[in-house]
Amino acid sequence: MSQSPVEVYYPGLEGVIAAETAIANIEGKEGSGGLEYRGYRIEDLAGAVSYEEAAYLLLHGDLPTPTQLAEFKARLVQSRSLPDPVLTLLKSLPPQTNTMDVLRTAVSVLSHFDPEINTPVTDHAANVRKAERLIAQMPLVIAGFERISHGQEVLSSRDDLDLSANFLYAVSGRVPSKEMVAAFDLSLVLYAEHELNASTFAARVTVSTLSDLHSGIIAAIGTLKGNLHGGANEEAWKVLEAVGSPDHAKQWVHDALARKERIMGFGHRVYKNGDPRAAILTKHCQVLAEQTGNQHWESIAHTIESVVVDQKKLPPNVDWPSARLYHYLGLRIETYTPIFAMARTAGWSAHIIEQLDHNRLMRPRARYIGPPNRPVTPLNQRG
Ligand SMILES: CC(=O)SCCNC(=O)CCNC(=O)[C@H](O)C(C)(C)COP(=O)(O)OP(=O)(O)OC[C@H]1O[C@@H](n2cnc3c(N)ncnc32)[C@H](O)[C@@H]1OP(=O)(O)O
Ligand SMILES: O=C([O-])CC(=O)C(=O)O
Repeated sequence: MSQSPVEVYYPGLEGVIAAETAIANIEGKEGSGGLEYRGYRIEDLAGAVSYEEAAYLLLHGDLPTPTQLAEFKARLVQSRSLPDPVLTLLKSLPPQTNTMDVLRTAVSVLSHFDPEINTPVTDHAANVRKAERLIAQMPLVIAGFERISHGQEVLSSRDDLDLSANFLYAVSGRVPSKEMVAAFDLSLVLYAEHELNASTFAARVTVSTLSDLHSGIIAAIGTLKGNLHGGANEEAWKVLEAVGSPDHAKQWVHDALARKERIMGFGHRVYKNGDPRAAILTKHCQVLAEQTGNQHWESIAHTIESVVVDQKKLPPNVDWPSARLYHYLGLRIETYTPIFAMARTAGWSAHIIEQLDHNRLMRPRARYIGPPNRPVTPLNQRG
């Protein structure tokens, strides 16, 4: 006999299958913990496709042909500008505002200016177009606020640059080297999608009420911000800085674990034997560290890694190498989680659209554990 959902409780929904999806698979062969985007292994996609190709794959279901890719890129370039009220907003926010909060508010404002905001929420083609516009605009919000909050002018986008190169240019004002673009672009491909992680789940719950794509993305941004999820890449960099030297790693990790603290950038709800994205990105960190004279951070990172594996049996997740990769690229810490968000917009949108295409309201149950049958005492007899 099957048990009713109220009788079976899975804290944190661990192991619960809450959706069917054709977007990503993180089971791997025989549950070995691989990652696939629409049937393509992440190891085969990494380095072979650009972020634009990965985003197209997630949103449209297949890898693009050269013509489809050129048209997709042209649409992204066409959407690469922010309405004046968004720029005014960025200029009016306190410079110390958390960039994830800025992004959340900016997406909310952007929704009011989307040309198709009043289309039915289940209009598949309009949702894809809205998603494409957000993929183009979110990097501009992050780069724009980054410059404004440091007293610099917002730069116009360069139409000759692809999304990754234009983002790095829009932050720094310098056209990045091919190597820098390749490393950054790879990180976006790896961050683009990850099945039913907490932020994607939040997005799917939101639109399952027949709410709109922008509302789903806003819910996802708020969910990604937390340190147990996307916020971990900023915290991971703080770990590296706090340790400061390979000689201190063993004691630092020992002390943190003794205080029952979590080592940010380690562990994963699903991958218990290692996150394949971390393995891919680590190799690129090593190369970029050599090119940029940052090898000391690599040796600190590797020592911490072996100590955490040794003391806690926890392998690193993708947020561990991405933190230092972004540091090597000269990016400031407050952009790390927003970069994750701008990359994940492709995956979030694909899930929102999939949810709306085959919708059923998400409404689980809770087991009541409070006191039963309490008499209501009249107000004048309480206290
Ligand atoms: C892209 C991403 O979002 S990947 C995840 C990014 N998040 C982080 O890196 C934050 C650090 N990691 C963690 O907090 C966890 O590993 C999570 C939340 C990601 C997944 O954890 P879960 O599998 O749900 O395990 P849960 O939170 O139940 O912890 C199980 C045990 O492992 C410990 N543990 C898990 N991760 C860590 C960690 N990074 N450092 C120290 N201890 C840890 C917990 O303290 C707990 O110990 P206990 O049983 O003695 O209380
Ligand atoms: O899947 C998860 O729980 C978290 C994660 O790795 C991601 O969102 O990339």
